[in-house]
Amino acid sequence: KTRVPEGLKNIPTLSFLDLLIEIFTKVGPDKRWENTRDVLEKEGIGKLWFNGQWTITVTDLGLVKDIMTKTDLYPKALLEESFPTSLITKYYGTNVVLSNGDVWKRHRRIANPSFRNLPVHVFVESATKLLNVMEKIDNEPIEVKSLMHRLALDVLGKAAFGFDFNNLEDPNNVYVTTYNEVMAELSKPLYFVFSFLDYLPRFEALRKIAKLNSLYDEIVESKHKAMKMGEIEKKINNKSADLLEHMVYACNDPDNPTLTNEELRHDLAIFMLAGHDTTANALTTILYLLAIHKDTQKKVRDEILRVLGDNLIPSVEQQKELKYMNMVINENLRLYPPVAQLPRRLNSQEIKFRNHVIPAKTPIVLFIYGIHHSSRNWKDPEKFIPERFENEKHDHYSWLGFGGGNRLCLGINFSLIEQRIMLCALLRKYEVSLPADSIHKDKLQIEPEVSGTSGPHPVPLIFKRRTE
Ligand code: HEM
Repeated sequence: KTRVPEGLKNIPTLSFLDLLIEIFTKVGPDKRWENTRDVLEKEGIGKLWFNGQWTITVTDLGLVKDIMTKTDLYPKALLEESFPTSLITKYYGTNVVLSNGDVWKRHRRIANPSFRNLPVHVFVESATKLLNVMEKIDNEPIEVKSLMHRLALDVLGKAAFGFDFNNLEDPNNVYVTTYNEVMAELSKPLYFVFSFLDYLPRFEALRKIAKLNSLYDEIVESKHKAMKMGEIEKKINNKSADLLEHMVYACNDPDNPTLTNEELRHDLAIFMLAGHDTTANALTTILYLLAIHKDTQKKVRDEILRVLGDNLIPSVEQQKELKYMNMVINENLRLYPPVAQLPRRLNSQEIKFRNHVIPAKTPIVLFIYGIHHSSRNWKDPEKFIPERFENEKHDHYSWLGFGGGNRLCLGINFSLIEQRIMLCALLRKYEVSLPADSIHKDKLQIEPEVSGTSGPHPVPLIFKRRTE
């Protein structure tokens, strides 16, 4: 299996040893970029032997566009095909993120309306709770990463399926601990590199997954009961329904294909990953950037005070007016994309790219971090310059914070509303700075997390209450 297919021979090789070291030393996508930049900036493509086969890493924007828009030619690699016996497959199954063709369309059609009708009150209540919790730890460095994860988990639990993890107030609650333990099991590097180890039984991990699954199952069941009692329809009419309630409601539409309870559970499991860890990491890195760029922090705050006046929470119209904040959000996602590389695609047919012939079913990885940090796509790519989103022209596919094409993130608005509301609440009340002895003093330290996502190491920041 190590023999290079003929058509890939001229594609430069990326070092497998570097990758192994990166995985086992748990360094972030910045190191991966450092190790591959020379090849990828020059060629836009590299080949890598990984997990028993030759895979392709792509940063060339022409090929990126093809991959994002021709989803039949570049379907996603499905978990049950790539890792049939893995715990990841058991936990996430087939869901809206990891499916193709008609199955994906069925999930997406059911999920779509729920993302157009977000229960915004949940974000507002959580912002108030966040401030209350912070009140008690005012003026000491606060570890923002865990705080933002607790916040985002509460928001997701309530907005997605009406469950209050209450993680902001109770960091050790039993469901949170189980969720975190399951995530820790799923991100063990050993099983990624040597997937045959997945054939060994992992009883403890399976027990934890079963516990979490039974919570999701109970929630799905309770929504079906509420549906029968007519409660969901009432909530939809008064715009307080959560995502799962919208989905269960859509499943009852005779014109819509339905999802089974197991499929709904798998969607909930993937929402927890796609919607909670990503936004939590984005909020953490943006607070870090504002802490080290005081001028930007002031500009964002001035804009908040100007646009919101006495309002604490921005309305939908006001959120559009927060133009500078929106540029800062984009620049943060460019510098520190929480999804640093997209889930793998497998080309359904042989592909010709320049003088290379990529055989059908070659795993293809789209390296978002590399695309965002390439000097071919961005001027001074390592610099934090929010204004570039106003002043600089850049290729549509050079910014992929939320992916692109047909498989564009469903939760964009969910995440953006959450980020804007939290930033308004925090910056109005606090001035944020980085402690002098921070490990991030010279550079934000990033680590890989589950399935291609990445985030910073813990980030303690000082929140000083504003006097004005
Ligand atoms: C900063 C926060 C977020 C980031 C950076 C992010 C990033 C992404 C990216 C890059 C993709 C494309 C994946 C691919 O093409 O393979 C994606 C897809 C998706 N995201 Fe997000 N996401 C965020 C927040 C959310 C939230 C809050 C939710 C839901 C609550 C969500 C749900 C989804 C779903 C369901 C998809 C799959 C769409 C499809 O394939 O049809 N995301 N996200």
